[in-house]
Amino acid sequence: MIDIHFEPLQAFGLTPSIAQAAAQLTTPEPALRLARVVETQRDRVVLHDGALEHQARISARLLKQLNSAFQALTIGDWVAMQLDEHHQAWVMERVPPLTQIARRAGDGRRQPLASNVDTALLVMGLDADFNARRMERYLAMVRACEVLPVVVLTKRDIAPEAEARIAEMYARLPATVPVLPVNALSPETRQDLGPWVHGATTLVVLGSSGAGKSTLINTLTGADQATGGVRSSDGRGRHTTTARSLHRCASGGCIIDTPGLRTFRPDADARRLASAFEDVQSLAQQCRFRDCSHSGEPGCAVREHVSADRLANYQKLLRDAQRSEMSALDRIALRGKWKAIQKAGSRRAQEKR
Ligand SMILES: Nc1nc2c(ncn2[C@@H]2O[C@H](COP(=O)(O)OP(=O)(O)OP(=O)(O)O)[C@@H](O)[C@H]2O)c(=O)[nH]1
Ligand SMILES: [Zn+2]
Repeated sequence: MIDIHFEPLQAFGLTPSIAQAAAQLTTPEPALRLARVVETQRDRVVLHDGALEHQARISARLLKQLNSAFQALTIGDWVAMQLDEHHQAWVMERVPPLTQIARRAGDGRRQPLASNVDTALLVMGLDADFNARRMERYLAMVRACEVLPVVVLTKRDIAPEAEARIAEMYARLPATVPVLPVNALSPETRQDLGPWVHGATTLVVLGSSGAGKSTLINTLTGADQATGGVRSSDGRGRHTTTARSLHRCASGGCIIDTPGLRTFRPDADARRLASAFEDVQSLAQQCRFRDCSHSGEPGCAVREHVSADRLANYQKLLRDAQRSEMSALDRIALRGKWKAIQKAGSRRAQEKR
């Protein structure tokens, strides 16, 4: 049986569906209480049980269980914790996450970024960071995780080409995706984001380094800008982006910070990613060939109607997803093949000389 203090935990994002999933945990352990992972460190996690914060260790049994499923405790996870006789907190069980945002690391391993999030703030600067194609890919991957995307374009106040870039983003993204150009330093931003930041919602901020993620979190949590670091309203101390952390927002809801992501290799299969490109999918049915790859076949409806840039981006996403699905051995074989081709190429070049 697990003890659930619903009301205080609501401020940390507890919803009825999570509470229900937690109540269904079958465990022989006594005296368990529900808590949320608000910070992850190398071999420890920080938990909040609604009243107090705990530096917790992970039980050997749970670690083994997670490792064998290629999983790891992630910021935003809900867990069942226990205090031992020395007042050391232990994570005994994990509630299976309802949603999880993850990416593929360079070596193909799955890297979870945040669990149990409702909304992802896709943060991009209107300065040199701006890249509409990259945003399109973030969007596809967030939607594949069944998380609601909100595009936040920062530095509206200082970027010289801000208005043209805002227009470009509006034109490029589907009308159903909210796009909010902001000055992340301004308190007005809190109102702009009001509809998504309230109650027991959990947000995650994603974006490259320097995009303004910490600045946005500062503004939403009402932290004192003058101190130079995020100080969350619940006194969770100075925040650094190297560790992932969860903060409470001034208007309710909580927000998870992630380190800067430049490349964001999606962790989703090709079919799910493709669903974010509805136009390509529906036009493909009008292509002359059923297996049209939209790369130059005659009678291709997709090439006729979708901009070349958007189509190239779609094809890049699919390639990335297929690469993620390959096993490590496949990748080594593929690398070997490329090396052989390159070698043959340079040999030919030498022979010519
Ligand atoms: N004028 C202005 N400055 C901004 C805005 N957003 C961010 N900045 C500035 O841009 C710089 C980088 O912002 P951060 O919030 O640290 O960026 P970050 O995304 O957290 O970066 P990492 O921690 O490296 O991942 C800081 O100096 C911010 O003050 C904005 O909307 N307007
Ligand atoms: Zn086609």
